[in-house]
Amino acid sequence: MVMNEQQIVQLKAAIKTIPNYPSEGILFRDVTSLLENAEAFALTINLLTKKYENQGFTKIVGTEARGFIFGAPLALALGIGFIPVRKPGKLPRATYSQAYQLEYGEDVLEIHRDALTADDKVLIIDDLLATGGTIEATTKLIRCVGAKVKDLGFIISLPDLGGEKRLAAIGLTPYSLVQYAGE
Ligand SMILES: O=P(O)(O)OC[C@H]1O[C@H](OP(=O)(O)OP(=O)(O)O)[C@H](O)[C@@H]1O
Ligand SMILES: Nc1ncnc2[nH]cnc12
Repeated sequence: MVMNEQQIVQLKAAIKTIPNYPSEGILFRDVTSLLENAEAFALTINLLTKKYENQGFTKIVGTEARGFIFGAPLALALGIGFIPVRKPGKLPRATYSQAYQLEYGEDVLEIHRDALTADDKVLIIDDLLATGGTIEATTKLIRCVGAKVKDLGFIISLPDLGGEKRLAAIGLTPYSLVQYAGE
């Protein structure tokens, strides 16, 4: 067990919930309030470090934009490189692209073709798992490059939105520090 009940309460207390953002009916779980809280931010990175250290990961991949905020400090803590997956037209070298659906829209993601090799063991980090569309697209990009996705870590998951099932269908088992189900 990576964390105790009191740490779960501490992280949940640091995450504000905004109803009807960015559109009617969405309960937005806002990690910016966690980032503003130095203790909660440090606890988040320390817990993820404990969970993922000494497991042979060679790279962290994080998805624009909120995946960068948590993926980059974790990569530093683990002593491995960080690869950004970005929205279209932002990466300067040759890329692979992948379209995907979001809880509230659709978008395209890209990765540098030469960022990973077939020997890489990748840990994907993002702030939040909702429908799983973002991470399914990110996984497809990593597999395009020939590397292996070994694990997926999130700060938050929203099990009611089906992300776990969607990722299980492509052979992946996500881990999250806190879950919001039916609340
Ligand atoms: O599981 P899903 O249904 O794919 O949703 C989760 C994704 O949605 C949010 O990103 P968003 O695309 O809003 O972009 P941002 O990080 O730039 O705010 C969030 O940071 C995750 O990446
Ligand atoms: N409900 C939600 N809250 C915060 N970020 C999200 N990204 C997708 N769904 C979200």
